[in-house]
Amino acid sequence: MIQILDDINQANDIKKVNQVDYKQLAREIRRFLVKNISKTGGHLASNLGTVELTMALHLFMNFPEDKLVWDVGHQSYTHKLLTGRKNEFSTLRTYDGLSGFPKRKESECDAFDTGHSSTSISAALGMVKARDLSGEDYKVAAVIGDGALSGGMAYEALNNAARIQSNFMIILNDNEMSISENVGGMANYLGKIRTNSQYHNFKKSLEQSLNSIPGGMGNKIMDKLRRSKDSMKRLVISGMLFEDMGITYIGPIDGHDINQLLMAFQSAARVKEAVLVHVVTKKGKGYRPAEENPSKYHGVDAFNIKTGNGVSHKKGKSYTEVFSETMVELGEKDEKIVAITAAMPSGTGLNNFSKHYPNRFFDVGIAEEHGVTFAAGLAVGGMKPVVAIYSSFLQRAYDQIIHDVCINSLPVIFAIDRSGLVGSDGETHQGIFDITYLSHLPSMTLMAPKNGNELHDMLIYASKYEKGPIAIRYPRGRAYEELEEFRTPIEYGKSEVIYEAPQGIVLLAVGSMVETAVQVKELLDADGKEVTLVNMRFIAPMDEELLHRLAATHAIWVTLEENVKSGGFGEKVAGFLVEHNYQNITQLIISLPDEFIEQGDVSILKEKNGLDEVTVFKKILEITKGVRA
Ligand SMILES: Cc1ncc(C[n+]2csc(CCOP(=O)(O)OP(=O)(O)O)c2C)c(N)n1
Ligand SMILES: CC(=O)[C@@H](O)[C@H](O)COP(=O)(O)O
Ligand SMILES: [Mg+2]
Repeated sequence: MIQILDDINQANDIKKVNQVDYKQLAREIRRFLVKNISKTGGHLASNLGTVELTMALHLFMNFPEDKLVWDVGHQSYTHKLLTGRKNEFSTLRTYDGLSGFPKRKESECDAFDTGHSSTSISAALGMVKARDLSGEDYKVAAVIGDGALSGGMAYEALNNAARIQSNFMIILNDNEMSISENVGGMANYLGKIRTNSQYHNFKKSLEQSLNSIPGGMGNKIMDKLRRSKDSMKRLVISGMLFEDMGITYIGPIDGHDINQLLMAFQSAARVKEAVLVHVVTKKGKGYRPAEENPSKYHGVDAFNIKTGNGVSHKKGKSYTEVFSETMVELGEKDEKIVAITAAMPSGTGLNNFSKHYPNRFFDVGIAEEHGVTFAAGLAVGGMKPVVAIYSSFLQRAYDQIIHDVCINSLPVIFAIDRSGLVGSDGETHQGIFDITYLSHLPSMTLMAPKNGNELHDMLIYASKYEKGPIAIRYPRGRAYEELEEFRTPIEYGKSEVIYEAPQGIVLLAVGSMVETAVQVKELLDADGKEVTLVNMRFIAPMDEELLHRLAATHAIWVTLEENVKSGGFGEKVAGFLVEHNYQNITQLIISLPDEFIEQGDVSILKEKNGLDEVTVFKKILEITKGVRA
């Protein structure tokens, strides 16, 4: 069989492909994606759904001159394939390998780095303005999914885009899915447009009749209709919500028909304003398991192509599973408990809660800012809201946390999953700033569990705490199962001393770093050092009483956290030592550097950034030289 994909080695090579071969190329791309992602893992379903859409965009646009912005960016694999990165797919999402998201440093064909949702229209609109101000004429397009269109920024951008008077293409890739089912009013509205078949038939026959008028008259009539203000327009044009805002709507278009897509793009390019092309695609297209269960195949680890099953063996319970089970328990005990997710019911583990207590579960869409303020309102109304949001996605709700939750001193519980290093999603998804952005907020309590049991106990504790907001940060993946014998009741602001030596080195560890600290202690023990190990439990407020006590006995303090250094736990402890004039104490801060941390296996990233037990041990030995511990 002829491999057309073999001849695609750099940007714009697709333009050499014969039109009759488009379908074959789409098949080859899908086969390539399934084969590679089955080995590396990655965002399978979204990429399978956008093969023809990406091909059509590459036939229509020129790279790198034209600017294409992918929302979230998890669907950009075909774009990578068509821009000379085919041979790097075996390294997808690994350390130093091909990123799973667009990256400007990876290719000049990637116009904008993404990873978080709903930014594409704003960024692309900025590029449109820059183009116009510089007197240039390249094309600019944003591709945004129906899920990403539930995010507030997308509406802010549409509102702004409605005023422009030059061409700006917004491609709405509507596959009726976010990671889970897409929810909310806009999803309903898009559904109505998609299913209004009577209207589509009428529109199609009208367009055909107009097209048959010679001399381009039909186009002119269609344009007139589009611009008319009377009710005739409502009969002919769908997407009136966009049209009424001042954004031209074209669609719905079959997103798997390249010719239809090309015709739509050509029409869109003639419009001298923002134009939204509504494209309908099937998430997971071409791989049956993914078509049948797009949610499961949204993001996958390596899997067996024949069975669709994952190939790696599950290693114990994850923190997410502990959270998920505890939420069901809490929901049963207390009917004031309500749960909020921003489009991540399965990722956060709240899908369990949603099945047990559907009336007390809220998926607000990809709307973290709204989700937090909505929780504040629920708390004012006497509910006990648990907001489950990944650490890096919660970054965008910083002001809502301050203005709506903290200043109002409301008892909102934040369950912050994916805190610390997450691995293969890389820079945009590492949860390495939350200690920094939460621990200094007045009225905010911040905790981190050492193991699964402690996460359970912290959630129960938080559900009874009524004085203000309380956040619990916990990492992606397997919950630490050791230290089960240490299960003293949670007491506000109190740490847990796991081993206490009369003097020497003290390891003050936060959350996931307790596991590392245990390993470091073993190495130090073997080296004959005296070591105290503290599970901090509370980052804010810190257990100052304990710190004062330890200051009297321990000369070397080592703080360990999976957060950047600036504004982190180590700096808080350093501030404590300075404030109380403990000049004889030497402190070593083990934290991540103040940098964006790239993708890769978490154990590799820990090693590269000095968070592994051997490096920590060596650093401690280094500072103990010359210090009487
Ligand atoms: C701010 C933010 N919140 C949550 C996510 C997690 N997330 C990644 S993709 C996705 C669904 C996006 O749906 P859609 O835009 O329709 O794309 P599709 O996966 O259907 O192709 C979500 C919720 C994110 N990337 N950014
Ligand atoms: C693209 C995106 O933001 C999500 O799909 C993310 O990759 C999910 O991460 P987890 O695998 O940690 O749930
Ligand atoms: Mg979608």
